Amino acid sequence: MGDGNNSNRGLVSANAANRNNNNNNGSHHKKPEWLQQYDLIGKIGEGTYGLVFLAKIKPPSPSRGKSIAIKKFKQSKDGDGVSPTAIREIMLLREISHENVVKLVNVHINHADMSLYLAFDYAEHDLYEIIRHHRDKANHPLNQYTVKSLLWQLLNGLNYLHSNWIIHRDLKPSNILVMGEGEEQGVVKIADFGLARIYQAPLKPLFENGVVVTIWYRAPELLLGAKHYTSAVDMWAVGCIFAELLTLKPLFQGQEVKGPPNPFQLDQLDKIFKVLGHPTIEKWPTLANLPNWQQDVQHIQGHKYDNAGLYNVVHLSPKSPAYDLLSKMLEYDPRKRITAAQALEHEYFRLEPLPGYNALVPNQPGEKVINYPTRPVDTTTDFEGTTSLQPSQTVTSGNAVNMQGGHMARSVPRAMGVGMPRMPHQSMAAYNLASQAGMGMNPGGIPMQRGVSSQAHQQQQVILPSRNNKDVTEWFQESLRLLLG
Ligand SMILES: Nc1ncnc2c1ncn2[C@@H]1O[C@H](COP(=O)(O)OP(=O)(O)OP(=O)(O)O)[C@@H](O)[C@H]1O
Repeated sequence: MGDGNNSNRGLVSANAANRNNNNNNGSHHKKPEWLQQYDLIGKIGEGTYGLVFLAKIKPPSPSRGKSIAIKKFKQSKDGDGVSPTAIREIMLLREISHENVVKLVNVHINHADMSLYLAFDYAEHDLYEIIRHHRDKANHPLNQYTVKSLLWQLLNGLNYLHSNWIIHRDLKPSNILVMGEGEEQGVVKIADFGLARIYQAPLKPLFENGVVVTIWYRAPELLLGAKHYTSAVDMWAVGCIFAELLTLKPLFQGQEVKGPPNPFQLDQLDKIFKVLGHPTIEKWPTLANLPNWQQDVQHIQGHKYDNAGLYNVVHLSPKSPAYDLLSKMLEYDPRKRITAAQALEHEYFRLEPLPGYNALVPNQPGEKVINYPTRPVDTTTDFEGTTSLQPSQTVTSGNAVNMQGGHMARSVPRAMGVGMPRMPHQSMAAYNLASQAGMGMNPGGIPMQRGVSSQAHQQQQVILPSRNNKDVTEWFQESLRLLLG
């Protein structure tokens, strides 16, 4: 399948070239040299750690015209250049290579201010936007094939991460990307490893890290004050996302307590207990050891909940394989919660419709093709975050939007292609086995550990001696200088 943006490339390049010339002639800073290899299109998003931009690779690179998402990291608070968060992310990402995990294609550093830019493969869609489109625009649910394929690929990427001792810790629909037109159309890519840590790294509870993550996908053990993460926290999030794919509504939509970061989110727990019932010591023996279970006897232990029944909320028969899998992901006791490897083997994935490679093709021949919207691009913001590009320009990429009085307007949605072959379940299982058996090396040639997640969730117990963040920053900056010249 061809790249639908081919016909627009010349125009995009010309526009971007004009823009660069204009900026260079004007009062703006000189663009860093590494940026010359890209046409910067504009800003596509903003997260906790910085801004995300859309760019295209320029000739003479063999990848010319390819879309890239460049994540610019904010400076750390003490202004000492590349932040520890970025360092962790980059070290991790450089070793990761899997078809369901977003690929880091380049690392750039601005020597002037030591700011860091990571260039990832660009994905046109994410589950947040896909769900929103079905709920607010299309007014119909995702088809069963799409739900199953998205879930299978998400679990496949997660199994790879967990097998390599990586816990994502912030899985949510906007972090689960789906490729648009091209060879990988409809393929899931797990993104945003800003919060991920290698298992052996020293652990800090969420509140000590000062990190605020969306609470809707947060596992109950974390809400009750658990000090250690396990890969089971990601499986809880996958359960919440599975339910959201089925109903188009977040499953547990708690109100976050404002103020300093606080792991104890009573309203979120309340939302969970209302659907799943109250957790009990019989079913979850280590519950009694959790700090917030002990401390908040009145609210947490005292309140009686009428179990609404998960199957009612997600409209599934309690006997269906889909319900069985979902309830195993939403098991209270993290030690009993299903692992990604076990979930991939679940009966749900062996029944028709079988999961496939392109999750976005229609379920049945003749079924309506869904035009998912492309990402809006703010062409007024450049890498400095504030500098105005040419506001009147019209970027006619499939990814960009026309500027209309400074507001963003979505480009015309493109049709999803049909007819991408679906991967038969046997080949997926075979692929999966090969991947679990540790075939292949990551790009850096570093053999990675595999095959641990078919057992129970790993506890983070090994605490290795470590440099402090400042040391790591200095060491890493030095390494980057040597690496990047
Ligand atoms: N590789 C990519 N391709 C296309 N869009 C991306 C890519 N990576 C991130 N995005 C999009 O950019 C936006 C910001 O992403 P980012 O990961 O920085 O923050 P977030 O996930 O929205 O929030 P937070 O960082 O607070 O968890 C999101 O809409 C995300 O879907």
